[in-house]
Amino acid sequence: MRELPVVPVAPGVSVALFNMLGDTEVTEAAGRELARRLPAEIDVLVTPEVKAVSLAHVISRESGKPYIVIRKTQKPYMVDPIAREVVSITTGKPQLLVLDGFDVEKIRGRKVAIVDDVVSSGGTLNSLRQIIEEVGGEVAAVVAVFTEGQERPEVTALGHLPLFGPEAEAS
Ligand SMILES: Nc1ncnc2[nH]cnc12
Repeated sequence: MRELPVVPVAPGVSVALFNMLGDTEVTEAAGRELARRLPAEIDVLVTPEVKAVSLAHVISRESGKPYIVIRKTQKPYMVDPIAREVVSITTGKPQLLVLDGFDVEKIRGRKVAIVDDVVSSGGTLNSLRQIIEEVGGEVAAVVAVFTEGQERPEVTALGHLPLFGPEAEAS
């Protein structure tokens, strides 16, 4: 059991903050369950840094499928990186998603599962999808611990979180 604190992330919007980082028990339990639900046809997992990386690690270990991390900053050692801007609900600021060109061949022509902790506005998901499709991968599944706000039937999730309105901000 975990209590999720309700925290404001934007004017008039609060979220029940789910942070798996450092929570071995939740990461392991969620990863095992999502690995069980992963379609057999999936070749490779793709996850954005940073909160979902340990989750992708567990799903990878359980399923035997490799995972690729999409970074939030471009690194000097990256070869021909592919980048997209995204506005995240939790930061409210534009941020980058960057695929190292070194990883392109692991995605091209493959069936990809996107792994994330929470799928909320769908901004990160859309940008990840664009990057994966640009390099010739097919997004065949999206797995997350939670969906949030609107219903997302295309996402395999273990639960759903509400978004909170202005009345939650004062508490
Ligand atoms: N409730 C939430 N907890 C953690 N990260 C999030 N990103 C979007 N919604 C979130």
